[in-house]
Order: sequence, then C-alpha cells, then structure tokens
Amino acid sequence: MPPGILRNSLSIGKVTLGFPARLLIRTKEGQRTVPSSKLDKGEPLTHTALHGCFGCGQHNRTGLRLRFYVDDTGQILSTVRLAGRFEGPPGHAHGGIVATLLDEAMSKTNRAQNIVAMTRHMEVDYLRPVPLRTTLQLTARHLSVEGRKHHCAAELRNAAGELLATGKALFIAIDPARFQASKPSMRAMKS
Ligand SMILES: CCCCCCCCCCCCCC(=O)SCCNC(=O)CCNC(=O)[C@H](O)C(C)(C)COP(=O)(O)OP(=O)(O)OC[C@H]1O[C@@H](n2cnc3c(N)ncnc32)[C@H](O)[C@@H]1OP(=O)(O)O
Repeated sequence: MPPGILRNSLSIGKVTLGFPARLLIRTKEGQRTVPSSKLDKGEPLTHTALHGCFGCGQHNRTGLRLRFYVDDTGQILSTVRLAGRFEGPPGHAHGGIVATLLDEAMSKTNRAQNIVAMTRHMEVDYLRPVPLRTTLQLTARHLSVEGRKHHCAAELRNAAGELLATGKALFIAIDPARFQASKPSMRAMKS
C-alpha cells in the first residue's frame, strides 16, 4: 500500500478500500467531518448545479456519475468502476476516459475550496493499462495557487494500490456569472 494515501479501510457499497478515518462532507447546512464508515450516507462533492456533467453529474445517464469526497487533509477521493462501453484497448479503458477521471478529480480540489475554475492545460502519464469492470481508486490534490492559476495533481490506482496513471493540470479561476452570461441560448444552439 502506498504510504500517505491508504490509511484506513472504508466500505462503499460492496467495495472496501483504504481511506482516512474521517472525511469532510458537504451538506446543505455546511460542512463537517464524519467517520469514513459513514461515507456512503454523506453527500458527495459535485460542481454546484452541474447535474449534466459527464464526469460527476448524477443526472447524466451516459456519464461516469463519479462521486467525490474530501478528507480532512483536503485530498479528493473517489472509487470508480468503469463499464465496458469505455473500452479502448481490449478489456481496458480508453485513454480519453482515463484523462477525464484525472481531470474531474483535480477539478474537485478547486470545488472543495469554492473556487470555480476550468482546465487550461493538462498532462497525463499512462503508466499501466487501466482495467474495466474493476474497482479503481482516484485521488487528487491541490498543489499551489498563483493569482487565478491553480496547479493540481491526480492519481489513479487499482484496488491493490498500484499506480496506473497520473495527471497534472493548470486550472484558471473564472467568474461563474460571466460564464453563465456567455452561454449560447438554447434557441441559438438549435439554429
Ligand atoms: C455555475 C456555472 C459556472 C460553471 C463553470 C464551470 C465549472 C468548472 C467545471 C469543471 C469541469 C471539469 C474540468 C473541465 O472539463 S473544464 C472544460 C475544459 N476546459 C475548457 O473548456 C477551458 C477552455 N478555455 C477557456 O475557457 C479559457 O482559456 C480559460 C477560462 C481557461 C482561461 O482564459 P482567460 O482568458 O480567462 O485566461 P488567460 O488566457 O489570460 O490565462 C490566465 C493565466 O494563465 C496563464 N496560462 C495560460 N495557459 C498556460 C499554460 N499552459 N501554462 C502556464 N500558464 C498558462 C496565462 O499566461 C495567464 O497568466 P497571467 O498572464 O494572468 O499571469
């Protein structure tokens, strides 16, 4: 097990993984830490109101519907089980999906600090093929900030803790109101 990441055991559904003993969760009333054994009862961290997001939108039926949590050190955690439709090499995930996992996890390091930011630059190291239909561990950390520039890193591991892929990215903080105002209207999109 890699030191610093797997510190305790946690069950999410039928899957047991190593995670910190207490995790930070966000609810409508605010945020609090809970024992990780109660994680599945907590509210996951998502982009506010972005229910259609391919990565974490719980309303996107064809998306990944990832559920993210924050531990008390600020690390972002998720477990992932990729369906067969995300295949690239036989039996393994498409590289674009692996990049999506890392990008999405890194974006949550900003979200956890109430920063709205978009990915500007990202790099991925594909270390091992990522198997489908098996439990994977996704973690991310916020590394540094300089003005609007947020540097983040993410790791994808198999259930045994072996490193499969890593990512680093630059996110730029944006003004969500300006982003909303610049969205094309539905009428414009249909024409
Ligand atoms: C509620 C509704 C809102 C929801 C919003 C979405 C939430 C998020 C959802 C997340 C979903 C998951 C994640 C996703 O999938 S996010 C989706 C994928 N990402 C995008 O679509 C982003 C598209 N790009 C943009 O919109 C713009 O480029 C943004 C907004 C990102 C920045 O354009 P803007 O014009 O504002 O900024 P700037 O060009 O002045 O650059 C700023 C600074 O950065 C420096 N720089 C640039 N490149 C590099 C580089 N490679 N290395 C080092 N530095 C670099 C640059 O020199 C400058 O520095 P400085 O001169 O200031 O010192």
